[in-house]
Amino acid sequence: METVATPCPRFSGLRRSSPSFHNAPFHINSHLRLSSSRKPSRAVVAMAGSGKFFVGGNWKCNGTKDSITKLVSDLNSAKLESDVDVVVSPPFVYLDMVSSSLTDRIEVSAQNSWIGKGGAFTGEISVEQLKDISCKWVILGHSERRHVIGEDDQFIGKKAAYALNEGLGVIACIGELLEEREAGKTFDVCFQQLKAFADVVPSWDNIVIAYEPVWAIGTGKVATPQQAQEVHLAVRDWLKKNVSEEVASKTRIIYGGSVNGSNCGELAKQEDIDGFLVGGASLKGPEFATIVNSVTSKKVAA
Ligand SMILES: O=C[C@H](O)COP(=O)(O)O
Repeated sequence: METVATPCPRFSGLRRSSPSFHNAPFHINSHLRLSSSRKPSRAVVAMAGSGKFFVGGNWKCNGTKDSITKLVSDLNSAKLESDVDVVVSPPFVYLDMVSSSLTDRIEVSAQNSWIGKGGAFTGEISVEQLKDISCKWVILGHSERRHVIGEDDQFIGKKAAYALNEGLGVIACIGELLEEREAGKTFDVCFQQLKAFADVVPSWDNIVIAYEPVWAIGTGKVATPQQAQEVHLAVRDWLKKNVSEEVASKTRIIYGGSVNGSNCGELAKQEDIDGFLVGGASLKGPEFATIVNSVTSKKVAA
């Protein structure tokens, strides 16, 4: 397969490989690795995306007033590298408490939002309410919302469009199930989920894409750096072909799935991994700080 060296617009003078993923002969081997006749590019630049490293902590449905007070205190006293955007996403009931007790250094995100203006929608939380408590982000399309709650691409797309139009940043999650990976459908699934966002979002300025292979979430089975890089590069290539070169270059593509203080450094070195969305390990302040500070591995790799 032909591999073309193309300039990465925001890193003038630096070049990276950009193959055509749509025609790539990918297949799955027994280690869940996607293979192609083209090897993933080695890190030529520190970060293919031109944005800041981004680390989100998704606390999911965990915590009590006591444990969250302790976590916030640990985060407030943690030494965090300055060139990282850090966001934490507490359960709704603690969002306001966290937002008002957390240092300004860290922003807060909701774990979901309603598709439109609030009203008679029992159990839902509106974007307007999130903005009212200074929440800046929302996680949408998380696999637990897709596969446990049953949200589909169109519903998620509507939520993303509404949230972005109202000024929230969106952490847009995509990722394949184990059986989809084993069936060789990883790229098809990720691209379809991406397209559902791309079809409706007003702009990509406030979107961070989180690639989270479902088989790696909460399982302790992290994707290898090469597995993650392969999909991140494919996602960037899809953006380049289907949205624009500029969006492909500047959109942060972060990885989620059993990231912890031990594996974050190697993952962070990958060219197209621009940060992390962390579940379990984000519930421990010092470990989350280690993950945030893995940006230093990326700098060393450069
Ligand atoms: O949103 C975070 C992801 O679902 C990853 O969760 P995890 O780090 O517990 O595997």
